[in-house]
Amino acid sequence: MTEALVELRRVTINFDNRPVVDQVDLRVQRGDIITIIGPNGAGKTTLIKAVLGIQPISDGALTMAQGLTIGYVPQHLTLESTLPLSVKRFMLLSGRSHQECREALAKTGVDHLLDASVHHLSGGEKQRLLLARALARRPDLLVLDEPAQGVDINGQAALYDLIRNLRDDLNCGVIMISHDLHLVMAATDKVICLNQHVCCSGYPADISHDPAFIETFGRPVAESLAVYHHRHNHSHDLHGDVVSGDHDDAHGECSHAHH
Ligand SMILES: Nc1ncnc2c1ncn2[C@@H]1O[C@H](COP(=O)(O)OP(=O)(O)OP(=O)(O)O)[C@@H](O)[C@H]1O
Repeated sequence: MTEALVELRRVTINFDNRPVVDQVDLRVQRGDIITIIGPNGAGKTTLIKAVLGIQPISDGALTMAQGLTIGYVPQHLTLESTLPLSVKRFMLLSGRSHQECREALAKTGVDHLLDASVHHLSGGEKQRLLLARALARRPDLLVLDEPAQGVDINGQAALYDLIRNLRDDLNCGVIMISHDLHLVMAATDKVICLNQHVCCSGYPADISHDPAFIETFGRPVAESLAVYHHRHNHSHDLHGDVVSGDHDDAHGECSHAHH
């Protein structure tokens, strides 16, 4: 089996003797794009912090590949607004060379903003800048905490495309948190639905039918997500079991509604 970049085995993290992350298994390899979804307070950020090595674990085991370089993209860029700071200066603060910084900015499509003030960037430009800073480290693993926050819907789709391209380019692994279920379902490889423990995990097409997913997010959400994966020739009942055998149409798309 390919070596894991990071592997968690039955990891538990307690706060005040309460498990916030409960016996979670997770394995990220090169080429993976894994998205963690789950309700507020489900333990997503805590889990990501454990992967980053900044959150001690209470139980279980966490192993990282030797010499692993992680690029981290936080939710927001928080900077002292009175401090004048250009994009170039911000990038150079990462300690990488001018050339590496320029290349990283070009990869995320914001190299034309080199001399702009970081305070004047739009939400989408800021996210691309943060991504560029993470890339400048040439990471083996990219960790993103809600990368599409504050980005409009077209910008979000473009950002997910970019993340996929960067994964191909760098041959890195990607693990991210997202609240945008529609985008996740349309654009991610593998999803982990977390609610302290792993409720369900797998490919988007499969987990939107998983009873644990339906219980966590509700039937209307699950139904609205099924629209992205109309390649089934069957329906599921409440328990996720197959209940009918409708046939595909000429395009291989399904010919029924999901209930
Ligand atoms: N350092 C801490 N000490 C005590 N409790 C904490 C600490 N950090 C997080 N928690 C609690 O752990 C739980 C999970 O928090 P976490 O931030 O991991 O959730 P999340 O899934 O990322 O939520 P959201 O979607 O709202 O960002 C919450 O109840 C939170 O209050």
